[in-house]
Amino acid sequence: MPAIPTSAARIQPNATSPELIRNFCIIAHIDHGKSTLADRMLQLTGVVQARDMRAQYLDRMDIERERGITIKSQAVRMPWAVVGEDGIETPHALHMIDTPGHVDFTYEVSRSLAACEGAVLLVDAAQGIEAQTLANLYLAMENELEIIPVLNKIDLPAAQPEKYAEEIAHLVGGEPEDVLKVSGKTGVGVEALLDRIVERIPAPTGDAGAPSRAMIFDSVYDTYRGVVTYVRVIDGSLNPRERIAMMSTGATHELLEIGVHSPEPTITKGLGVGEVGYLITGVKDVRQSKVGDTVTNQHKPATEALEGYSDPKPMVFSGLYPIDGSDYPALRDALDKLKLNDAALNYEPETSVALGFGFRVGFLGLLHLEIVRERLEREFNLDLISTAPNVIYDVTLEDGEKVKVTNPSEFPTGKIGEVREPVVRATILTPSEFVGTVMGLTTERRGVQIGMDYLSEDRVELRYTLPMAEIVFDFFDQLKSRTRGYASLDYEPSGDQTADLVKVDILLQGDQVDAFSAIVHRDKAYDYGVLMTAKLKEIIPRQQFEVPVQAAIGARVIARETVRAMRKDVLAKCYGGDISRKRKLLEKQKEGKKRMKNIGSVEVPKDAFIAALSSEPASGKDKKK
Ligand SMILES: Nc1nc2c(ncn2[C@@H]2O[C@H](COP(=O)(O)OP(=O)(O)OP(=O)(O)O)[C@@H](O)[C@H]2O)c(=O)[nH]1
Repeated sequence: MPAIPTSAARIQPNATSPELIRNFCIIAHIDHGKSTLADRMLQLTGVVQARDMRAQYLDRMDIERERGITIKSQAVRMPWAVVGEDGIETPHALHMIDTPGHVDFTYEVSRSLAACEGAVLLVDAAQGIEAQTLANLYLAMENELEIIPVLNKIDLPAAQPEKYAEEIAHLVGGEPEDVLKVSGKTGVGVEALLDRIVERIPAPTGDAGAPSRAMIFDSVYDTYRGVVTYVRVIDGSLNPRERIAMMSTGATHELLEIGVHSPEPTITKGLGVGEVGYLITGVKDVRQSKVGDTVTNQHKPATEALEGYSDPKPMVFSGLYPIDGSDYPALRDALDKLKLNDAALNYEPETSVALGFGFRVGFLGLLHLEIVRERLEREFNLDLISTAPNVIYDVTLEDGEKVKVTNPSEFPTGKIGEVREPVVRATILTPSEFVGTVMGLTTERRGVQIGMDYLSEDRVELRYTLPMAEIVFDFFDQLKSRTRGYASLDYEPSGDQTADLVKVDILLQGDQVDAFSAIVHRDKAYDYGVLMTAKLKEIIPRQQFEVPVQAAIGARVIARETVRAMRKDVLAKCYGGDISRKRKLLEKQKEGKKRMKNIGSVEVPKDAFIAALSSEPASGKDKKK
């Protein structure tokens, strides 16, 4: 994260009156160009000078910039003056909240939406509507936002603005001519879009005289400034040096700094109704500044808190272990710090025979997992290993006892009555020529089709229920490669279902290696066993004795490989010579091997486990999205 000055550079005048404020976000399918458009807006409104401009200005995390994706939402204030019919310029303050586009981060999108009155629905003019365009649009509609449909990338030769304007108009209502056409890259049409935002998006409303209430929609830990809390003021105002209270916990703090990002932090004399800005209270723990909480004045508190957001639920679990065991406390501290920034991150300590001390961490999805891991490694200098990810299972034993399983090692060994697995409702948009391909893939992944609609004559929307375990891993990759990149996917959790699942254990010389146990569908257990044993056979160094590598369901072995014993060449120094001496040496070696076999378990260097876990897991399901 780049250094941010501890105190902001400029002081802005007091709160802007609500009629002159517009709060909006940009929603789009991934890669349709949100960040690029945001960059152009920053430039056109003059808050970032051309010479200071860098691509994806708002994406502060290195990972975001490298991968070209937005993870954390950012709120930024931009001035924009519109000229009325009378020729008079009226300056407005636009607050733009950038939102992430990846399905893992839908949760962050919905929080951002709740802080806005309107949304720019951005669609790539060469791609048309995609699965997340729909998902985000529905979220915006649920939040009753004013939608401004916009086609982006009209500079591309492959752009088909007329065709897609019709598709969008059909979807959001209105006429195709109403769909604005812009290029975030060249800047064409962006001024008209800023004007349209002022014209169409309603100004925020709230009671300026009421006790203050502000919604926390994000909370970020900054090494230099402590916790920076992003708020949207609903009623009243927040002012420097006043004492504030968090309504859910009752905790009180002094407001040390209050301001807006424009896009660098800029101190203001306060925040009034409808304004979006940041607060600094000196707290060091984001949990004291909880997203969804309401901030009020300690001495003149509001009586009713604003409706908060529900906590995000982790969907995918994985064990994270430091490669160097002595880094365990550092890993714990690093997770604590990341948690400050990432409400969706959950973790608790766990130990593994193979990997030592570590944490079982819950994530929103695989991309979230990768990003957290990468941040831990990069920002905190940790070398980590993660175990194969799994979802949560609800297991009911025959005696009625219920167990929640987030780790294969917790899978009960007793008589199991029922196992329930989480399912998702998936929406796949594909050109019609790939419908058969998509159906093939979803069938392999135990999907059940629940609907199919033609959006236009060559684009189809398919809806499925799919086990989450089948979708969170390489489903997206498969979908993309089998449809030559044309299909798009969005999904949301949709309850659970019973499933015939079993735990497959991996045994080395009869001893279970916990890090490799997996919960898989019974039909796929054999494949998992064969792949995993074959892989371990390659990785485990030869020992003085033979090592069986087995995959087993309970006591039943379903696959086996053998790591052959090292055969020390005891005859190396016996050139020619006496045959009986050679035989004697070989006999002696045989005795030695027998003894070794009897000694304890196999010595496997940790590196081998690490290699086995970090290369593509045997299920082949650990690919990136
Ligand atoms: N030709 C052209 N390319 C564009 C335009 N806008 C964006 N791009 C390109 O499209 C790609 C994706 O743009 P981003 O702005 O990173 O997309 P995004 O929607 O912010 O992506 P996420 O933050 O990951 O959701 C980049 O390679 C951009 O350079 C445009 O108007 N014209």
